[in-house]
Amino acid sequence: MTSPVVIAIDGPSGSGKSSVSKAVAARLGLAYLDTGAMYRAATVWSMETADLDDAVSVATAVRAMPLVMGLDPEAPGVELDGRDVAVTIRSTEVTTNVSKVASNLEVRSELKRLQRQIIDQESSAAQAVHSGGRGIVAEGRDITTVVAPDADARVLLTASEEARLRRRSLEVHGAADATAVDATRDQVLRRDRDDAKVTQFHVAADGVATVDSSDLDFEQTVDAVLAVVAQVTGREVAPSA
Ligand SMILES: Nc1ncnc2c1ncn2[C@@H]1O[C@H](COP(=O)(O)OP(=O)(O)O)[C@@H](O)[C@H]1O
Ligand SMILES: Nc1ccn([C@H]2C[C@H](O)[C@@H](COP(=O)(O)OP(=O)(O)O)O2)c(=O)n1
Repeated sequence: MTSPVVIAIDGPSGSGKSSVSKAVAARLGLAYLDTGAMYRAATVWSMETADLDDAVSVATAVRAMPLVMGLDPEAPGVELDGRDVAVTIRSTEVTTNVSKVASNLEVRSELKRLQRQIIDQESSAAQAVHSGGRGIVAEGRDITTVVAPDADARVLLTASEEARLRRRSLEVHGAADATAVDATRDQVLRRDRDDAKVTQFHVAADGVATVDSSDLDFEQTVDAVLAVVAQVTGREVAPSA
């Protein structure tokens, strides 16, 4: 059996991080960690139990947050206190507020600790809960640089603003006409601007491979990431049909 692998993927909103990372994890039989879902769950918990405008109250709430992350790429779950919040964390209200919680440095430090714990567990052949000791794909904004800078493969997934707005608009509104794209701007561009104050995800750090998906379809993007993984780790998978 090969040793466990850690794959780190970062990128801006709508670049395809979540969907592509899930597909890569499924193809390689790895666990999948959506760190953005953790910031979203922290936002739900803070909205319910703290004052969002009070940084100390938010940090205190997040340190006590009863969060359980599901790591199966085919069905990644998010639970708060035993409650399935997978749908709630994607609501417009949560998307609008998440950057405020994610810019709280004490929240970042606590979530980084939890993320490292999960990555360490899944990359330990003896302790892996989901992947049977094969490893993990973790994606977000600061995984390649802060959370797992020692990952075996590190990828920055980018796409043009236009492509990212079009994809998110299709996903949320089922259309990519001018009205739908305009309604998506705050959720993508304003949020990226706010997020960029605390994380660096527009330019690849040293040793991080860039995959630009602007002119690639979904399967081509998955194959491009798998090619990087194969190149740096020697793990080959058959190309998609
Ligand atoms: N290369 C691609 N071409 C077209 N659509 C894509 C591509 N990659 C992802 N998508 C779609 O774009 C949307 C946003 O992708 P998602 O994975 O949620 O991005 P992120 O996690 O970076 O915000 C989803 O509906 C996804 O299926
Ligand atoms: N490692 C991470 C992951 C996400 N975040 C923040 C930044 C984002 O606005 C939110 C939500 O992340 P998510 O990946 O769900 O965002 P997308 O809507 O997929 O672009 O969390 C972060 O600060 N650091």
